[in-house]
Amino acid sequence: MAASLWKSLLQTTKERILQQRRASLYVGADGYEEELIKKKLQQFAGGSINLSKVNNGIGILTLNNPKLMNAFTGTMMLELQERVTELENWKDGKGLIIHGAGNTFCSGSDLNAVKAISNSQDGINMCMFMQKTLTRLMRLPLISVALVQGKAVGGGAELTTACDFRLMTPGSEIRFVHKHMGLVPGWGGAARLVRIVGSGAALQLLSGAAKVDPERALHLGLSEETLSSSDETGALEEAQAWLSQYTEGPASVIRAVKKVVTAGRELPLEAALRTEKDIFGTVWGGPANLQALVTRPKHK
Ligand SMILES: CCCC(=O)SCCNC(=O)CCNC(=O)[C@H](O)C(C)(C)COP(=O)(O)OP(=O)(O)OC[C@H]1O[C@@H](n2cnc3c(N)ncnc32)[C@H](O)[C@@H]1OP(=O)(O)O
Repeated sequence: MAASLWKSLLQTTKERILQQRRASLYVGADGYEEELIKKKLQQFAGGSINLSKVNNGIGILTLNNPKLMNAFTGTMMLELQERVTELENWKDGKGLIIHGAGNTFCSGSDLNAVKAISNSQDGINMCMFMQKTLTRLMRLPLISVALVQGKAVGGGAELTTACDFRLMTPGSEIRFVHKHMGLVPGWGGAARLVRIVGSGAALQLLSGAAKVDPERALHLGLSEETLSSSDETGALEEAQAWLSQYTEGPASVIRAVKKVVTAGRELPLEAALRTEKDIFGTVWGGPANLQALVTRPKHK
């Protein structure tokens, strides 16, 4: 009886949390027509977004369009949405690394596609589509890292801000070039950047369109660490080792940690406290908690 009550409470809470995570940022009332923009994006093909799930609970998401410095074609935007759905359903996942193929991160949206959809309605629909996908990415119950090798430019710089952490390799750069394109960020990058570095620094980075090297990124709190490797494989291994220090432990607990932080980051205090209580309820008396009560570890 107690076990079935516990199971049903857990299920309800899980569904509520999942619902909150999927809560729609834009809906029809906002003029958002997802099917319409998906059809448009389908016309700009090329590249891919690949996901591999390593058995230590870390997923590796690869932006794969190296001929165009991993610029996002329309089909890559659609594939990113599919991969995010896959990650939402990956119950054993604990961490995620996003990186680009060919030792560079991403040069934003594919300028060929941008040119073809330069009317304002298409632009706004693409912007809403990417904001929705990146918001879901940011809210995944996985600790996420953008591994910046080479260049993260325009939308690529915005994508790094949808991750919990950024690691940079020597010689890499993050650059919000939007001003030089007569634009501002539209994939949610400005809103997230302000929350990461503060409004003053965000204003400088966006209005100056300056190259942010690893040293400046560290100083601003935009990057956590400069890795020692600048080669593709070495940097990926280093990033995995760095992330492992935070993903060590049972998936249920690591995922709960990310969820309470997401709630604290996004919700007003009282709503965050309620969510924290709900998430606490999913781990209290759970297997990891019961095990710890038996072994009574000393936290010296
Ligand atoms: C809301 C979203 C806003 C946006 O994302 S707007 C797009 C912002 N991105 C850009 O403007 C990037 C433009 N590209 C550049 O500045 C430079 O290519 C970049 C990224 C600094 C790399 O410079 P380099 O290392 O010297 O390499 P490169 O210029 O020779 O580039 C290699 C090939 O890739 C192409 N490429 C790079 N970024 C692209 C893009 N975003 N869309 C379409 N093609 C792009 C570039 O044209 C070149 O192709 P090709 O070899 O000349 O045929």
